[in-house]
Amino acid sequence: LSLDTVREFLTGEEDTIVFSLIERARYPLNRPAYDPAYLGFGPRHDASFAELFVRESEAVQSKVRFIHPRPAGRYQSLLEIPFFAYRVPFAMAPPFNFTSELYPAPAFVNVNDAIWSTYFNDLLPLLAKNGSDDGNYAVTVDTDLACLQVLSRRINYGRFVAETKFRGDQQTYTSLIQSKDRDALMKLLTSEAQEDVVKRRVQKKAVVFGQSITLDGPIETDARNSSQAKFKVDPSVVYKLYDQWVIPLTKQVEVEYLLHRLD
Ligand SMILES: C=C(O[C@@H]1C=C(C(=O)O)C=C[C@H]1O)C(=O)O
Repeated sequence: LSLDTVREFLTGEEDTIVFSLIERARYPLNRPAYDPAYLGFGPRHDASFAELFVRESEAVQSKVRFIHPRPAGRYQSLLEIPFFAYRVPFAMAPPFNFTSELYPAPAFVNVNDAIWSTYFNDLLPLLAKNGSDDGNYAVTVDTDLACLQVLSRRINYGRFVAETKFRGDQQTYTSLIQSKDRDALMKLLTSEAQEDVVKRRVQKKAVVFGQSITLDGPIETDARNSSQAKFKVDPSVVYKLYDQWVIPLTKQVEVEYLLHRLD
């Protein structure tokens, strides 16, 4: 682990995030998929179609270990943390590739609950075409699952970022951890210059990846043709996603991890 390899990983995740958002943006909002009342199994049934879909998908993805002699379930990897851990019996067992990269006590620190509510309440309304419903709920929610999984992986990777930064300056971090000084920890792990690079780069990726391609090349945004000229996902929404949610939540993971780094 070095700051360079950590940043390289986060840069790669940007591509997956932008492509996942582009996929979700192809579908209408399909609101009933997110409304627990839609399934209508009675008053005690309070899960939406989307929640059931994610829960069952995670259960299947964790089960690969049962059909292969070597453990290979999705959550054997420390990079992957399920949203519904209680449905994933082996998630918290020592993973296949449990290495010394993370300190054991805070190895499973995560903000999946916050990612879940932010995604559905804040991001999805900005992303999906409003007002229509094509009934294609499984296909639509499958693209939500892809967004949720990569956002979770990127944001909870803050554990690895924090471990790297801790090792880089053990003395200063140790004294701030001992005095439980959240604000000072937050300040120390923040690099505003780096955040600025990240935000401007993802916005640019949304511009480049979100163009329509023809045999003559990409159709560019063009004032003469403004009704047609648009990107598959709004670059300013991607900037905002990182500015308001992805980076702050990553740093929240970093602080939580550090607070338990000496346990
Ligand atoms: C990930 C890092 O740590 C912090 C979090 C960042 C992020 O989530 O992109 C960027 C800069 C830092 O404030 C880093 O320094 O690269």
